[in-house]
Amino acid sequence: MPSDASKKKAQAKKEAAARRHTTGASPAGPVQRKEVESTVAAPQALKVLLPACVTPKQRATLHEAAEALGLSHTSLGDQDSRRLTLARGLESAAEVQEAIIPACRPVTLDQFVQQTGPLLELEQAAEVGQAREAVADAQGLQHAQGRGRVVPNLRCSGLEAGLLGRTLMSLVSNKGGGTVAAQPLPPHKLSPHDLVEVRPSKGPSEGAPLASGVVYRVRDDVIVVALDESPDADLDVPMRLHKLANEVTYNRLKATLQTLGQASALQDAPGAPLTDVLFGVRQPRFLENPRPWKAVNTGLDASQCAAVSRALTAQDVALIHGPPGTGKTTAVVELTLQEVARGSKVLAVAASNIAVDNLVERLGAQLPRGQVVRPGHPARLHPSVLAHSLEAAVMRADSSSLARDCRADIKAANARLLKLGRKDFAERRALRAEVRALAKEERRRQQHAVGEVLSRARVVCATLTGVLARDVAPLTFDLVVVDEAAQALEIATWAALLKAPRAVLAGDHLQLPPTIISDQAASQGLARTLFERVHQLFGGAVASMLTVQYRMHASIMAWASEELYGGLLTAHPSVAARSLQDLPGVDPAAAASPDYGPVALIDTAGCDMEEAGQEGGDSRLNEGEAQAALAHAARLVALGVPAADIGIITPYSAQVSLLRERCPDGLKGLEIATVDGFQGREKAAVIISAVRCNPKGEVGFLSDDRRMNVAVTRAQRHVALVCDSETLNRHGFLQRLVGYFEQHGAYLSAAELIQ
Ligand SMILES: Nc1ncnc2c1ncn2[C@@H]1O[C@H](COP(=O)(O)OP(=O)(O)OP(=O)(O)O)[C@@H](O)[C@H]1O
Repeated sequence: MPSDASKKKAQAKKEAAARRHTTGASPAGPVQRKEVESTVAAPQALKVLLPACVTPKQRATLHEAAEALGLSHTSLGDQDSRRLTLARGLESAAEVQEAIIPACRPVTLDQFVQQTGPLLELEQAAEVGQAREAVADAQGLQHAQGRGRVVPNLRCSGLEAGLLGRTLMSLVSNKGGGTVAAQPLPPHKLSPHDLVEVRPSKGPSEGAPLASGVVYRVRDDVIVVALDESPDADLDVPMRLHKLANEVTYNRLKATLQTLGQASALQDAPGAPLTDVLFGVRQPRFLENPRPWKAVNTGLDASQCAAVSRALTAQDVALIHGPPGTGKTTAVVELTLQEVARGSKVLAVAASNIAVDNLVERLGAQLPRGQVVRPGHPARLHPSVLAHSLEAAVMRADSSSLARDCRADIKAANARLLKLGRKDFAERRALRAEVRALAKEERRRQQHAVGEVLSRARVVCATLTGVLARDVAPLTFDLVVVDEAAQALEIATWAALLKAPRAVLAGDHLQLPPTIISDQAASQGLARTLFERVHQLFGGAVASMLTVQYRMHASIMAWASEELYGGLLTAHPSVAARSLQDLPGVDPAAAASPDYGPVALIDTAGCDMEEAGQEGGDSRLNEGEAQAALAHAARLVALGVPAADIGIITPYSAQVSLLRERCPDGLKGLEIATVDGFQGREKAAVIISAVRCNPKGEVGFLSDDRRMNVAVTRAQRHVALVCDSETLNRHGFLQRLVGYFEQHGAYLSAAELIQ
């Protein structure tokens, strides 16, 4: 007989799955006021007949709204006879309609525009506030260092030319006055593509910096910055790096909001018809007689083929819902190739530069040179895709060689100018005029080359806000494909969507949404993505779910599948039984121990490993747990697993810093990151450090199931959860997670590891 506890668990699981999994629901449309109104019965004991198209998530919203109003609410029946019965304290049916129905009515375009403006302002203010902290005073500077926005005590270890003519500056730790080689950098939150300023360590935080540019590469011991201009100041001094707020992005988002809010501006946008569908005014349409197609990638699985087929027939919008490792990008690439073969011009976008480069790399391998073009600052591009960059393509173009002729003439004219005496007024004036005319002609020819390259391209790949850059802004497309759509602000997604009448969004709303700095903006809806909203609005009517995953051992996958994806995932046979034992160099006999099986729980309960608050910051850390996580990593390395194949991930940035500080030389190559920073990545072995351990059972943002979903599903062969089971067991979702690890893997006490 199942125990009460396990019955409760099973029930809770079912409810969670029903709340989250809507893909299998019958084709759902927006809940329309008329449909619901007409079925409202008598007051006092109201029965609302819900249309079959109402998704489980929408039903959950109705229940939440009723709860908030203090009404009792029961739902009975199923499919098209599902009734919501509301009782107690009702004055009239009209009151119920007014109170309840808006909760499930789709947001309108006007509402979206009105709500988003202030939220963007809040977010920008929060980011600028963080950047300003650094310039306020010494304490502010220290706080900014604590937040990782300022990296102190660096020195320039080299300047080199690269990246299509830019200067690359390498900055390393100046600890010990530069006498010690390869020191790890202090903890920071700088990553490639951030805008930065280089300042002398002792100088003010305002006024002209030594240099400014874009972070090009970040390693444990070096940050490389692509400078805007070659520095003329003395670089032989200790320096610090400041991360700047990126105003350009906000301006672009605001411009998009303005277009969406002005009927006259919107009507000129090719994507205008999409607004009706995506704000629930019109149902999405699909071609009834799809054209046959032959996959370029013959290894696509059935769910990928179905998703591509559906997207090819979408006349407005389709979603590709790709749980971890299910080949979302593989499907996006196939769809793009099919569309190009049909003559479409495609805009392929993603929220992050890394994801865009991934698309460029895969599409570039399939399409002839020049057909895939990637605009954007070369420092933001992966070296492997530089050949597809707009700058490189422009340099190859014919009009560019004409522009280069102008440049040579300008140089020659300038040289003549220098040789002229002071008194040769007339000749000097004439030469200056010649230089101006030549510069104008050079710009015209360069613009022409840019236009030529972009009009010849069949696929333009850019970041969401990159599509508003000067060169790309005037272009229009037949289709926009958005990868990582569940990690993008809705307004950023619209920047791209307005450029074509059809859109396909690929993502997974059950993994982490975009990072929002302002808690207020996040809680008021800025973190809600278009992907999630459309999934909720139309469910299976527009969404195709990919169901075969190619990353994890079946036991690692099974928890996420049951907990979040309605049990629909299967592990491809090539990965279903992958284990550490199969890795070259690993001792198979030792690795046969259950400690190194697909899942393991390392429990700190009873080990006196309480969490602590970060000094000068608001993050959390746990010394004992860090020690246990590193000890387990050392055991894996001793087994023969290369350190580079192991990742320790944790929700808290202070724990990341602590782990990096404590990481011994023997674990060089081991990656330590936040869960959020590791989304999209994978490792053979992953160790999760949960950090929270307190008598009150507070779990903070561990309770976000999407974060734990990302954490667990990064692992291919082995995942170890290091946590205090007592703290986590106070929270239903985390209790089920701990229970799963306990039931399906080895159980170790942290004390065993750090004796
Ligand atoms: N049909 C397939 N057959 C074999 N391998 C596949 C197939 N589809 C995807 N893969 C492999 O699965 C891995 C993940 O694919 P891809 O990068 O397309 O997934 P994703 O869903 O975008 O990933 P993520 O979960 O990181 O967002 C890749 O190594 C890819 O080669």
